[in-house]
Amino acid sequence: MDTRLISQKIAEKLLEIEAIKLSPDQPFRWSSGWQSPIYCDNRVALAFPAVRTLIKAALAERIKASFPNVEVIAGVATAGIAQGALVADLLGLPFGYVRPEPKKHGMGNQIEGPVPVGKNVVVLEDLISTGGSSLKAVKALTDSGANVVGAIAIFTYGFEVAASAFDAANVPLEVLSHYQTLIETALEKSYISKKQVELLNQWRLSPETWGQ
Ligand SMILES: O=P(O)(O)OC[C@H]1O[C@H](OP(=O)(O)OP(=O)(O)O)[C@H](O)[C@@H]1O
Ligand SMILES: O=C(O)c1cc(=O)[nH]c(=O)[nH]1
Repeated sequence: MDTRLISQKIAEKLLEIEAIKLSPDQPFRWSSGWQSPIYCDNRVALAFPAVRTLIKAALAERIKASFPNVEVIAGVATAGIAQGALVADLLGLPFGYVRPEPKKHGMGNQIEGPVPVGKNVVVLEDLISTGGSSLKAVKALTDSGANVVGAIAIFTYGFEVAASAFDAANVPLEVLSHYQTLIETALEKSYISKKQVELLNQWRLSPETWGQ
């Protein structure tokens, strides 16, 4: 399936399983601290075997095409753990995951699983907003001696700040579905109204200050 069709198909499925939430009156607080009228909860996909399989297969196919020298999949905790493990299993590759910070007890690990020193690693994340979480995982891996060849996510909001951050870190990013496709699909299939699209357009003009 070509990348545009995949983007549409995944947007359609995320809408169908109600992974996309709109709440302009009580905005969501994102990991970055930004307030947002929209939330994309890819974690919900795990509860739907057909959607989970579609995402897993699309991620695996894109990884093979874009990062053919991959040796290890590293999921970004927590939402990237289950998806990453499913993909690694399909590709027959080792899997580990990266916490936002080292664990405060036990082994004190930030990277769980054997540290992939000298290995070609693809970082797998469920979603990119600012890209901060993924790039933190990239840094932890790189600092530990891994060779991060790229990152992949199910969905991106397509913010310039994320694109610049991945460029600056010299990490190629692949994403299956995009905010723009999601909004077009949602409007076309009447999940959202034109008025809601206007509100979302307003939000996108300045997402870092919206709602303050
Ligand atoms: O691109 P960013 O601005 O970093 O935002 C995206 C991150 O935010 C969410 O995780 P969250 O921090 O909510 O944690 P979770 O995965 O443990 O649910 C999401 O799963 C990404 O990891
Ligand atoms: O940036 C975030 O924290 C975030 C946004 C979003 O839409 N979904 C999510 O899981 N996290």
